[in-house]
Amino acid sequence: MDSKKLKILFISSEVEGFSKTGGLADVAKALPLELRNMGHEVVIITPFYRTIEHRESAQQIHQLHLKTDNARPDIPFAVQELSLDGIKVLAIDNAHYFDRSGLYGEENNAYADNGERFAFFGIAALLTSIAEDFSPDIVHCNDWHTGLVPYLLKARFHSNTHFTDTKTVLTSHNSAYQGIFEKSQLNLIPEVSSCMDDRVLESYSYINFLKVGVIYADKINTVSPNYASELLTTLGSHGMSDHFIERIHDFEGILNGCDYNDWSPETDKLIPYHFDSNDLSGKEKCKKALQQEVGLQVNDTPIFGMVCRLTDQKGFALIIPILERFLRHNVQLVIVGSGDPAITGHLTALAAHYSDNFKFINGYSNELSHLIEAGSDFFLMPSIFEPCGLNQLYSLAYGTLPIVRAVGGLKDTVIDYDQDPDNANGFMFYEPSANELLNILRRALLLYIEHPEEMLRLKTQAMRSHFYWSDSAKHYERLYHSALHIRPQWE
Ligand SMILES: Nc1ncnc2c1ncn2[C@@H]1O[C@H](COP(=O)(O)OP(=O)(O)O[C@H]2O[C@H](CO)[C@@H](O)[C@H](O)[C@H]2O)[C@@H](O)[C@H]1O
Repeated sequence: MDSKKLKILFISSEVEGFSKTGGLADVAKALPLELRNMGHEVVIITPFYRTIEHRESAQQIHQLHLKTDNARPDIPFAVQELSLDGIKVLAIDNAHYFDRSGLYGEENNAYADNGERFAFFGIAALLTSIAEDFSPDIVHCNDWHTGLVPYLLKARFHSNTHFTDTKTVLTSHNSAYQGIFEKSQLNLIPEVSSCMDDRVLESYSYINFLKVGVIYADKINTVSPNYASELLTTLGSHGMSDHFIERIHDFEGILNGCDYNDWSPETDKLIPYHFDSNDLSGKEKCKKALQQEVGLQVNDTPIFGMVCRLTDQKGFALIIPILERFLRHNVQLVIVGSGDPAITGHLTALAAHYSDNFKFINGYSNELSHLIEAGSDFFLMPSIFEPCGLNQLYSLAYGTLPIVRAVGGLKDTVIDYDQDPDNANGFMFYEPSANELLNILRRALLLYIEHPEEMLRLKTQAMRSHFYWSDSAKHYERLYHSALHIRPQWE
């Protein structure tokens, strides 16, 4: 048994508690904490965005710079130290790149220089590791933002003794976002562009950050086994299947977990009443609190909730066509989300028309997302694709039955009532069709109206399905060890 504790440099463009636009942030907090609890030494590197939380407590610990060509001045950056429950968080501080109102863009328009920004971030993260004298066993990269890092380690730092024994793991949380930019953006970061070769640059005028990561990382994973198998198909891979197939022996799916420190109805500080699977009376009170909070009538009407980034991925092309027919039933619906202006426009118009039973909150609210998870009867996630999905896991924890499409990680975590009533914890449909969605919403509604005792059994069962981060972290540990060709300690 090998009990080697690893030094892990975890690089992520979002970390819950500091910056967040979606599920990447949740993982970049929960996984490092779990790895640390297993005894590994973890350092997180992330950008020092203008909106980063706890900015005031940051300590500047390094002042570094990237070399450029002779024509332009070097690019300076500072490293700010923060802490995530005792884990060192090193935030890369360069005002030109990160002192902006958005993380990746404003008003749903991506910043034009995102390629340059995240090429800078990748190399700055590695230089920070050197300045910090933290010589990692594993550099764990996340999503396209860090896709160049595995290549940079091989091409730019191969003879640097700091990284002699370092291996890389790349986690793709969403392979639809690939980071495709004009190659010319890299020219502004000569420390990156000077070590690019033809295999990376190909013959096109664009560079695909995620693809570079998939080609050069020592091990690759995505966030559920089912999405991993989808990424090996033409239909489910967002055009990336050839590259995942090429790496099939180094590629796997590791299911995300649910961070029960933040998402437990027994202890959640953001909900007004607590409850557990033996006594759901607190959930009934949370439902009333939710209705009151969003301005719905306080009564026993079944309430459907949804919290997400407003993107096509989340299934709005299925929801919007049937929303009016659905809202004519005796139901209440709350959606909180922000993003695509076309989706925002549709939801705003429908919410104005059906103001009695549909509330759309256009924005981002952590507090409301917790109240929706706690107070809803059902949670809607009819995604077109879903690498893992976290909200269905949060829903299960709060006894809120997820209604999902059978894709990606949703299929790995939800058991449909019709298919397997004994073990069911939610509802699942298959075809990406609006009518299929309406059918399943009606099935859920029928159960609520006609079989309250079954509803209660299902809610209780949902609350007893657990997805522990400690289990996921053991899989990551095994992946790290396989990257290092070391036998995992628990075998
Ligand atoms: N308006 C809003 N207000 C408050 N909170 C909001 C919000 N919009 C989103 N959130 C929060 O952001 C997170 C979203 O996580 P998801 O995993 O469901 O989706 P996302 O597509 O962002 O993540 C990607 O990465 C994760 C992590 O690997 C994968 O699970 C997923 O499938 C993949 O698409 C949840 O914590 C949710 O509560």
